[in-house]
Amino acid sequence: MYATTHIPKVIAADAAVRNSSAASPGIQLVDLSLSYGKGKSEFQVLHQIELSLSLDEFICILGPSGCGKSSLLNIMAGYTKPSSGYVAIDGNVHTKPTSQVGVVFQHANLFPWLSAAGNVEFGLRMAGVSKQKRKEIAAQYIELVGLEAAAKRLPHQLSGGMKQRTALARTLATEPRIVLMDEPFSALDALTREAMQLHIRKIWQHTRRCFFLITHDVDEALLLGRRIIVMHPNPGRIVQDIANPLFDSINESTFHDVRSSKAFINMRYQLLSLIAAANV
Ligand SMILES: Nc1ncnc2c1ncn2[C@@H]1O[C@H](COP(=O)(O)OP(=O)(O)OP(=O)(O)O)[C@@H](O)[C@H]1O
Repeated sequence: MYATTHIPKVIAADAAVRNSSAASPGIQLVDLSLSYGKGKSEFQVLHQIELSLSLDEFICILGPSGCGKSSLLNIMAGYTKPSSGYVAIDGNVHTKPTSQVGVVFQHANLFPWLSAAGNVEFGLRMAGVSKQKRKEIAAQYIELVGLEAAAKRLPHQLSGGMKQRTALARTLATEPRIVLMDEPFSALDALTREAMQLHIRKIWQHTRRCFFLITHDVDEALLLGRRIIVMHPNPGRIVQDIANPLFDSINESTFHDVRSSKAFINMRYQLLSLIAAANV
């Protein structure tokens, strides 16, 4: 992570990034703080968040409810302006939603009148991609998420997991540099959730984009994150940045064994203790 102490807040960010090592590839969150409200009702939600992400990172953000995870994601998506600090992608300050950043939410929010394939094509249509080309690209991403057989179905004919896979394909089809996911599996039943966790690992291995996933679930973070960030609240801040030692050993055939291994149970205990320390 590059030095930031001398960098003034939002206003000077553009110049600072142009002149700094942030011109290197990747995503930098620099001295990000966020407050909501004004005057007496003002409260700080995020405090001096510093993160440097590579473009092929799978990073999970863990933290208790209200610690500012979604607020952080909203800043990264360009939906919320930070009170200070900035986000840079490949050295360019990022302040509003762009095709470089894709977002997948807890609910798939598919267009009900479009088929799964039609939903995947939608972003491409908005980007002006020709009909022939967008059909080709949509077919590739439908295949990547394993939905070929359901491509023509309308959203109400899809299961919860299928809807989320469609939403993921729709986001990936526009080829964002970073894919932000806000508890994408939390509305799914346990079995579907597990299938989705395995699936998303494969998709990440295939696409090698930066996946930034918010979760409440320690097991999910351990199964998915190559890197796990733990946040504490009041105000929201990063208290741990861990390289997951189990990440490389997890695949479809080891998934269940790793989950019941001593190393996994120890890591889970450490992470739960860290999160619980937020309430002490
Ligand atoms: N638009 C807003 N205006 C005012 N306060 C907000 C707004 N959005 C979020 N907050 C407050 O900011 C704090 C952080 O909320 P945020 O949703 O970012 O946390 P979170 O860690 O994602 O929570 P959860 O895990 O429960 O989804 C909370 O106290 C919340 O009430």
